[in-house]
Parts: sequence; C-alpha cells; structure tokens
Amino acid sequence: MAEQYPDQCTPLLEVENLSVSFLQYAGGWGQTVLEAIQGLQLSIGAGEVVAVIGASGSGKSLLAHAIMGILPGNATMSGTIRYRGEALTERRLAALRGRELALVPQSVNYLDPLMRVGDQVRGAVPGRAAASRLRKVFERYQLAARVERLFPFQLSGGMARRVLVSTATIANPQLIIADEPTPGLHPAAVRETLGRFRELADEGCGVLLISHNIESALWIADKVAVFYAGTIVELALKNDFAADGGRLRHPYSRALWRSLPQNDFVPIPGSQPHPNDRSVGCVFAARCELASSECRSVRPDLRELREGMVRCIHAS
Ligand SMILES: Nc1ncnc2c1ncn2[C@@H]1O[C@H](COP(=O)(O)OP(=O)(O)OP(=O)(O)O)[C@@H](O)[C@H]1O
Ligand code: NI
Repeated sequence: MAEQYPDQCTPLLEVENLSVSFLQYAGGWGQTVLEAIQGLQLSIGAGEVVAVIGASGSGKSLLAHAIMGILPGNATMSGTIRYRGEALTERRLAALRGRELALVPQSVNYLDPLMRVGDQVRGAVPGRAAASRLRKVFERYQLAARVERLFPFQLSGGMARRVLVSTATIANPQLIIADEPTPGLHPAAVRETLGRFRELADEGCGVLLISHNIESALWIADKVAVFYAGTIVELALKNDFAADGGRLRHPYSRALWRSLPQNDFVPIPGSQPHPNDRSVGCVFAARCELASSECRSVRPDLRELREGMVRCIHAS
C-alpha cells in the first residue's frame, strides 16, 4: 500500500548535504578517511526524470545506494534524505524498498544466482497478483514465459538487464533509482526501457536515471545533475545540452558535452582527482581553463543560476 502524503508540492525525494566517506587502513596503525561524496544536494519531484551523469568513480552509484540504504558496511553517511517530506529511516526503508522505492542495480551480479528468475522478479508482490503482474512485466520487456524457470547463469547479458528492470518495476514503484539500466542492450531495447521510465514518470513516478550515455539520458530527462569528484557541479535543464553547450553553467559540463563524438569529440585533458586528493578549492580547478587562484583555494558553493544550479564562481 502506498504511503499517504497530503502535500502534493513537496518533492518525492530530497537529498540535502549528503556526504559518504570510507575509513581506510593506511598501513601500521594509520587510518585515513576517504570522502567519496561531499555536500550533495538533489531533489526529484513526482513526474520528473532526473538524469545523473559524470565521470566513472564520481559517486553516482554511492548516491543510489545511500538513497536505498544499502551502502557498504565500511561507509559512513551524513546529511538528510527525505522521501515524501519525511526522513528515510531504516525502518521506513525496510517497508518501502522493493515496493514504493525500487532500484535497478548497475550490476547483474545483484541477481541471486541460486534463485529462479520468476521468484526474484515476483519479489515483494503478494501471492494472488504476482502471476498476472509477472506475465505483464515479462511481456513488456520481451521475456519469454520460460525465462521464469531459469537461473541467472542461464540468461544472456541483455536478458539479465531486462530481468533487473522487471524486478524493479513489477510492484508499481513511486520512485525508481535506475543505475545504468541499459548497457549491453541493443538500441531498440534501450529506447523501449528508457521510454518505459518516461511513461512511469508521466504517470506520476519520480525517476533518478544514472547513465554514462548522455545522449540517451537526454531523451527522457527533465533535469540533469552533472557529477564530478563526489559532488554535483551543475544541475541543468535538458535543453541546456544543445549546440555548443553555451547554455551550460559549469566548465566541466561544457567539456563533457563537447567531448561527445557527435559534438567536437575533444577529450578533457587530465583526470578526476582521487577521493584522497580533494583537500581545498574547486574539484575541477586542476583541469579548468578558467581557474583562478581563488578557485584553487576556496571550494565554491552550489548556487542557483538560470533555473539551474552551479558550483563555480565564474559562471554567469
Ligand atoms: N566499498 C568501498 N570502499 C572504499 N571506497 C569506495 C567503496 N565503494 C566506492 N568507493 C569509492 O567511491 C567512489 C565512487 O564510487 P561509485 O561507485 O559511486 O562511482 P560511480 O560514479 O558510480 O562510477 P561508475 O560510473 O564507474 O559506475 C569510488 O571512486 C571509490 O573511490
Ligand atoms: Ni556506478
């Protein structure tokens, strides 16, 4: 049963000042704290698709796992995550996860190798409804009825992906966190899967879509959060990703846009700083052609700019 919430204006999900760090042993008695995500802020409204793009290792999956309450045991989290205006406590998460709140995990390894596909997909759906829901969701994702009896090792990569999406969507979720849901799918299946997320959003669901493929994410996104080195450097509107990227607010977003094959195909020189190496200043300063001495010494705040947000003092 969906939780009742009276105020339609409150975003479905609000993430405020989220940080995730890991305690690491640095030889001998030494320990270091590795800040993988810092000061992250994001909200998703009902009916909205928010895409999350950015470099590998920038913290996108950690955000997904923090929301779902499945961070690894060595992680420490601070900040607030609210769902329908109330903090997502462990207790609430336990009731919502796999029902109102669904994750399409990045790796097919999340499938239980010892459980038949049908049992996994049915998951949280109660007895009577399960069989007909399973049939519908299999039809939608073009999975033959016989797949129900298979074990994960018997699935092709593309089938396993479609099983993950089926598992996440069978229980009519209100908020879907999809972490790279389409790699290895052929283009028609990518369109079909993303189109289904758009449909769910149009029916009132909130969708957080993590993707390496900016172009396909833009088919369905309303907003785009650009991740870099554990933080959001820009929150853009879908239409800001156009032409030469002149409407984008952050130098990294523009560089990322221009690096696409269909644009200038110019790689960004340098590499993203490691979580150990993010002491002061702007996280992008070392690679930024606009960087001034202030950028190297003071971490810019995320501020509002032209219906979006940016973490750069030079943006106007
Ligand atoms: N269990 C862990 N222990 C220590 N550090 C971790 C752990 N999990 C993640 N990290 C750190 O957090 C960073 C962010 O990881 P995350 O998986 O969120 O990146 P990502 O943006 O999803 O990358 P990709 O696009 O490759 O999936 C990693 O670079 C890594 O340094
Ligand atoms: Ni990831």
